[in-house]
Amino acid sequence: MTRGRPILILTVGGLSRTPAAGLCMAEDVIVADRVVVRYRGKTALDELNLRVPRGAVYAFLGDNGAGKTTTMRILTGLAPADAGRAEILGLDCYARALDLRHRVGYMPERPRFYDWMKVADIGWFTAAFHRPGFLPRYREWTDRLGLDPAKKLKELSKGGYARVGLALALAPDPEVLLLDEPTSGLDLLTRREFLAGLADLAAAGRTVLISSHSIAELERACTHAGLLRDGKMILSAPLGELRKKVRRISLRFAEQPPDAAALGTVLTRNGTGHFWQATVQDPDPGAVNALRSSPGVTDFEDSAVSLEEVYAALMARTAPVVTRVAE
Ligand SMILES: Nc1ncnc2c1ncn2[C@@H]1O[C@H](COP(=O)(O)OP(=O)(O)OP(=O)(O)O)[C@@H](O)[C@H]1O
Repeated sequence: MTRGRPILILTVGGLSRTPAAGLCMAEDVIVADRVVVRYRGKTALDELNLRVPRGAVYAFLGDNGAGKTTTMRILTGLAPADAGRAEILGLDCYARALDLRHRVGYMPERPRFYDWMKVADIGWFTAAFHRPGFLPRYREWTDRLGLDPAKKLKELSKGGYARVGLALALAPDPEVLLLDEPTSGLDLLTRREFLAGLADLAAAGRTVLISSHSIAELERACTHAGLLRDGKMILSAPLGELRKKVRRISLRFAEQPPDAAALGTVLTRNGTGHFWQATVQDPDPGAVNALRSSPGVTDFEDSAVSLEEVYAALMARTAPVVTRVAE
């Protein structure tokens, strides 16, 4: 960075868009339907289903090797799926990749550019592959992101390099943004500003699919979340639904700890002494109320769980989970 801390406001200046509130939220802009990808016989995506409605900021979460980058590669049309259907804006991601290139911004996990170029050069070079308007928008973004146009790419910090990737992804003025770990090179404040700015992009009608390991930070910015494990979507839901779907039940008991089995799918269970708590997926309201009024039960609490806790609880489970919510 050469000009102090940049103000990272990702509002879409000068671009008139219908606000998300006026859009049909039911329309799925990104669709993966039973997508299979194998690398030399090893299954990376195992009948993956993904649906991202217009105007969503969809947190695409999964452990290392879960298949997030592979999904991004399929969605950007860089490779065909071995089976299944992948579409963005109703167009097949592989067959219509060239058409989609102008409508979909992509920021790879580890962007690689011609490092001998300057910040300004890479925009000019890339503009040749895009429609008119790319270059002025690229310049606008590099300016907003605090990048010095005269600086060589190889001299940039990791965060500076990530910003160039972001400016290139935003310069086509895309309707859809695919961001693969976009914040990994950014410092804490910039990361927070960046994630907060995603809401503005969504409000301007963009649809954002973002993978990140910074789950707690992403929770503040996203509207939907999907949890990927071993190439399968194990849970996908609007954030509000997710908060109702997975609950933490905690209580104190007088004698015997309660039997959790009736409550729903118990993801975690722990406690010490006479304190007991469990994380429960799809809790049965009747069973929860019965437990609340059981003899000897006090300090009963039924509370929402953070996205990070949902993630940890689901990922810790050894048995395969096959829940799919509101996809
Ligand atoms: N080019 C490749 N050749 C062979 N196997 C690959 C290739 N790319 C990915 N894989 C394998 O496919 C699986 C999914 O990898 P992928 O990179 O999509 O995961 P990821 O969720 O993006 O992981 P990370 O969070 O570490 O970036 C992994 O088992 C990985 O080793």
